[in-house]
Amino acid sequence: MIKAGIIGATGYAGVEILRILQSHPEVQIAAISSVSFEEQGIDTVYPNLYGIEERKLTHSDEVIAGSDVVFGSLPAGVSEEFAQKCVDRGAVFIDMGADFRLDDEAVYAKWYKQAYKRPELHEKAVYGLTEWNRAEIAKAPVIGNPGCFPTSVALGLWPALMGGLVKTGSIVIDSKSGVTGAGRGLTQNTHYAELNEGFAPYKIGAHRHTPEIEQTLSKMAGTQVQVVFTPHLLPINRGILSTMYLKFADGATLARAHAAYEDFYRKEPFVRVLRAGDIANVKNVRYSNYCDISLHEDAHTGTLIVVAAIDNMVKGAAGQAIQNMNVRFGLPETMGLTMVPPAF
Ligand SMILES: NC(=O)C1=CN([C@@H]2O[C@H](COP(=O)(O)OP(=O)(O)OC[C@H]3O[C@@H](n4cnc5c(N)ncnc54)[C@H](OP(=O)(O)O)[C@@H]3O)[C@@H](O)[C@H]2O)C=CC1
Ligand SMILES: CC(=O)N[C@@H](CCC(=O)OP(=O)(O)O)C(=O)O
Repeated sequence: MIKAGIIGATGYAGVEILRILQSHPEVQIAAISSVSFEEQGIDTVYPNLYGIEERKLTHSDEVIAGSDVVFGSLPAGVSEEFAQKCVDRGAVFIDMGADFRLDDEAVYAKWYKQAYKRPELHEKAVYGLTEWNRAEIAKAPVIGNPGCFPTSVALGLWPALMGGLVKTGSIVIDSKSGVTGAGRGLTQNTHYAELNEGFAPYKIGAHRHTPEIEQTLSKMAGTQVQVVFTPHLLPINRGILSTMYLKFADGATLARAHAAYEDFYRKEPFVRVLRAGDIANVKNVRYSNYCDISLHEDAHTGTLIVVAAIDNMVKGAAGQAIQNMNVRFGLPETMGLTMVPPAF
């Protein structure tokens, strides 16, 4: 059995890891921690866990001391210290936040307004988009789980960029996220009265997932890619839907793109390329680790339109982290992750 610990277990991503791991046959929860709720039972913070998982929240040092794998579900800027302690002990650290996602320290400093405190640690870290980086993830001591929006975008565009089906010069990404994406802390725009009945973009031209998206898409395309990325806040709990607009390369067609996507993802257990004509919908991936992708065109402008849907808390966070843990520990990749999305 693998002993797993969670630092920041009271956050949305942390408690979602705890929920999914309840039914993982090869994982035993070692310890979970919180600063604000130390010594309280997790079920007092999240009563859905009453009678199922009632362990006390403890200190992060206890989590690290007792775990083979530690999930850090923390705000940006605080993970390095915990990652270092894990590396020193020989435990694997999987970071849910953004501290190990970007290759270039200067880019991180610009977008996250802080510097790396332990730059040498970042040389040991790999990017945790599972489908893209399995071989590296399988041996890494530190894994930077991708952002939720970048997961939907990268999986949605990878075959088009690799297959030369599109021009890389004008990529427009329009994404919508459910409100759990903002975490448990209340901000003005996540207040019920502000959110309910509303729908608007935020951080237009300035969202910190932009450099992460460009970094991954550039590697996939083999050339520097820039994107226009606009996130929106949806008044639903879970789900991300990214609608992406790209100009077809000369000679490319929707039918060719569809065949290429089906072929590309044929062996991927968590990526579903929908039948021609069907449309990806957040409703069909809720509570599951699936990424649904549908392909469309605007024929009169020669535009390929890719729609990708994930559950931000599962494939966009906790599910992908557990998928990475499975890869890292040599377990079947789907173990503990075969949740079927409910119909309604
Ligand atoms: N929600 C989502 O859809 C996704 C989130 N993520 C990322 O996962 C991480 C966690 O997000 P989320 O769960 O939404 O956030 P929350 O705000 O819901 O939770 C944050 C957690 O971090 C803990 N924490 C805060 N500061 C510190 C500190 N200095 N030392 C130790 N623990 C601390 C809090 O503990 P305490 O109990 O003390 O308050 C809490 O458990 C973030 O980096 C986020 O960006 C990634 C992908 C998707
Ligand atoms: C709805 C909402 O607010 N979503 C968050 C994204 C959550 C996420 O994945 O962000 P990290 O990079 O911090 O992991 C946001 O836009 O900042």
